Amino acid sequence: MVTIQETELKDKGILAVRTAQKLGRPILISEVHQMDSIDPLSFFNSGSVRYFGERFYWKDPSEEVVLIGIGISKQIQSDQATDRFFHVEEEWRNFLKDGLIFNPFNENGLGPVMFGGFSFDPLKEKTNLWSNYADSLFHVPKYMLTLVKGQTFLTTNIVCTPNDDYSLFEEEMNERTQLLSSLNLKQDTDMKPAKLLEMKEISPQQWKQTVDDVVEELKTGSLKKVVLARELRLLFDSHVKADVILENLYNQQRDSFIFVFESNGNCFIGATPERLVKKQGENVFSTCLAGSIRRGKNEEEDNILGKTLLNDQKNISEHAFVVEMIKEALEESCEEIILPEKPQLMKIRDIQHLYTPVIGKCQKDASLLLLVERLHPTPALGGLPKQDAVEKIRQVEELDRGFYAAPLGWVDYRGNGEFSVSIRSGLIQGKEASLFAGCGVVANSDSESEYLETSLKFTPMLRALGGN
Ligand SMILES: C=C(O[C@@H]1C=C(C(=O)O)C=C[C@H]1O)C(=O)O
Repeated sequence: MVTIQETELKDKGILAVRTAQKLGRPILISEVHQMDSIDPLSFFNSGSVRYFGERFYWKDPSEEVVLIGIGISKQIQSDQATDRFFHVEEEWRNFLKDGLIFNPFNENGLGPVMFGGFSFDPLKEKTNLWSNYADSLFHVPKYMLTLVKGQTFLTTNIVCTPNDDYSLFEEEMNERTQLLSSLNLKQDTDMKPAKLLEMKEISPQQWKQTVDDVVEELKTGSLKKVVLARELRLLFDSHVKADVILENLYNQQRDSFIFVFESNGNCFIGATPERLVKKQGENVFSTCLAGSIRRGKNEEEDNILGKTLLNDQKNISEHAFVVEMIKEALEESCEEIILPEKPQLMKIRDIQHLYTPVIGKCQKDASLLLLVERLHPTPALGGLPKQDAVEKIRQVEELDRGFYAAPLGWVDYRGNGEFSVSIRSGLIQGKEASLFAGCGVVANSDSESEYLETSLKFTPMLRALGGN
């Protein structure tokens, strides 16, 4: 059993109540403990009953930072379309203001962290599909496990109002003790995978027609590239459990960012190879990822396919649009930008992509959310020119993208954090799941091969859900 010395929280609690009363508003109290190692998936599972719908999971490809949040101590959400990045930032800063943070460690991803993201396009007409996710939605967890540099930490966040008294902390301490003592005891004993009954592609013929129409426009107009996505809907015999799918993704897609973001009983989950932006002090990292081909059946075929991709003019120009835009966007915030001249290959389990890593140096206190705003959507997910492409997608795409293809990630109270582009993902709603996949359409695209490319991009999620 994992235990924490509780006496400290008592003293901190008294201080927090006094501060909340003095300021006449809620105050955050956050404390970080170093722990013996805890298996992240069992920590996630320990919240599966009591905190169902209030959990998140995050890992980057090299597992530099793994975060698991359970419970919600603060929700930041808005459907406001204008200045949405700025408003989230402002609310986050206000929430942290005068907070009592007890964190003696220097690692990133400790103490108060907000986890969440943004919808792809807040101006797109909404359907019921994403009704449980506001256009901007972030959770500050009650409990968060952080694995960083081989060490394990537990953050506890409590919001205390002027009307609270010390009993709040007694209740919180009991809750935390219960959570920690339940680790390794499977909470939800019925972990058998849901069986896939039906798989339905949403309007594939119409989607191909849309690709053809957009190709015609690209040949004559000022638009250079538009990313078009489609949906695959799955029906199961019982509720799909996030815990089961997460474990599958963890075993099958280790080289990717893996994320789970629950909201009101729904679960957005995926394994994406694409970083939007990471900020660590003054260092900024981004990724240009566009241009795709399948993996080979053996090493020889795989190498031939890789070479074909590296030399394919259509894919090279699709990729170049992304490099150009990311470079320009980062130049607004960074002094120094380093990127290789030519793309290399990123090989993940089912697909290989053209890949250009980008590194920049910015002001130490530059805002990560401002970088996210400048970058989203890159031409890998939107198109070029950015605004016209987003408008075209809004007009012609049948799909309600919601959080698909949008920034998803975390920011800690020191301003460090990371956002991925939430592709290779799906939304789980009880016995149903919607999977999403898109591809870059340019003037010489062929709708049949774009259709096949999107089919390939469904594969990782389909396998994790037992459908492949
Ligand atoms: C849009 C997706 O992927 C994006 C589009 C790519 C392409 O067009 O080649 C490659 C990687 C991603 O940036 C997706 O997987 O849904």
